[in-house]
Amino acid sequence: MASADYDRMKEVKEFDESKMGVKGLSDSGITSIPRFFIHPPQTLSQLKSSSSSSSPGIPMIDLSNLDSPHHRPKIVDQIREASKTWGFFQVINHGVAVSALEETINAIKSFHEQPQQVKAKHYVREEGRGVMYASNNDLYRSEAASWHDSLQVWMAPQPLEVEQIPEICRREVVAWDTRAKTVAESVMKLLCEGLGLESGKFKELTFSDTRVLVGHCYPYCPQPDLTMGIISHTDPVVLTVLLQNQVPGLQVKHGDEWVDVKPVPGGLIINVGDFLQIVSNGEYKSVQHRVLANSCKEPRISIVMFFNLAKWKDSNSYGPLPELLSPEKPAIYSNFTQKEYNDNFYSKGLDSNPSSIRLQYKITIIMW
Ligand SMILES: O=C(O)CCC(=O)C(=O)O
Ligand SMILES: [Fe+2]
Repeated sequence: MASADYDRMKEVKEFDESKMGVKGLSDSGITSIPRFFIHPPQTLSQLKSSSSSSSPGIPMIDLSNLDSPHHRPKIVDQIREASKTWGFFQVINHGVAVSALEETINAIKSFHEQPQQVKAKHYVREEGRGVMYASNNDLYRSEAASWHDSLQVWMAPQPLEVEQIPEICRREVVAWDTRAKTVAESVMKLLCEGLGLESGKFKELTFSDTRVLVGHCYPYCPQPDLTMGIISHTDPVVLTVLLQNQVPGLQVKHGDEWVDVKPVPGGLIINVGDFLQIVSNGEYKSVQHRVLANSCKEPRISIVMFFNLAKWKDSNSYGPLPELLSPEKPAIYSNFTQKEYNDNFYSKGLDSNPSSIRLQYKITIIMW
């Protein structure tokens, strides 16, 4: 991309230092996007070949009557099948009121819709704890920038001072953390049961104890065929719970097709992360997904809650759970330490740390 008359890094830096975000660019009324947002032809050509219209979409699972001995085994089966074949599913009747979902979306939207100078106070690039608002977490590492801004809040396990959360969405962010955790923990129990494990196994392994909330905003993009909302990646966590507004854009890879995840009022999307794929010995799949640049005037808002284990006991290594292995089902992944996991995850340019593209990573740890 380097050429005599184009200093990409200078433009990227100017954009970053302006703290205006993609939302600021979009609101300024530009009709063409800055060059550093333009993705390489191989990415752009794949946008065109998507044929998602014929697919029924990701499975929809009704969680009502979860504790009834008649319903529960059916729900366990549905979740297991969905996690094996799609790695993604949508849940309804999950116990969170539609009004609470709307409040959460509206609060994140209000954050992103504040005047630039108000949001600029929160604009930092420091991942791993506290609060970070920035455009493109991997701005300095990726090949091309993508059309989104994000507010990241590391809820746990490090104690978070609630005052750090921007006031405009503070109450809703704190409430969403509790609600999403309740849903994730009940889904984790079902996922355990689907593997024939004790339903409390994942909780015991602290799989919901690290929680990162990411409030993405995908503003209107004047040239959606030249860029992405978020590039294709898998989530390097145990489980993800995703709440989206009614603006489409999320796509999931299913076989060779990119399938649209159509917004469903009241629905919550759940997806299997890399870590769960490994501990389940490949039974559950961590699947590639991406977001198209938004061509609607209304911003697309999504609130992602990543769940991961709390503490990696120092010398411990993780791998497929021994309970799941047998001579017929030997381990397809080798165990790895935290350093190996992190090195593989964070060594690549990535799209939205803590979610990122890490195909490399799977290749390194698979023991063929
Ligand atoms: O915005 C979305 O719908 C997806 C975001 C995502 O995949 C991520 O943050 O990992
Ligand atoms: Fe993701």
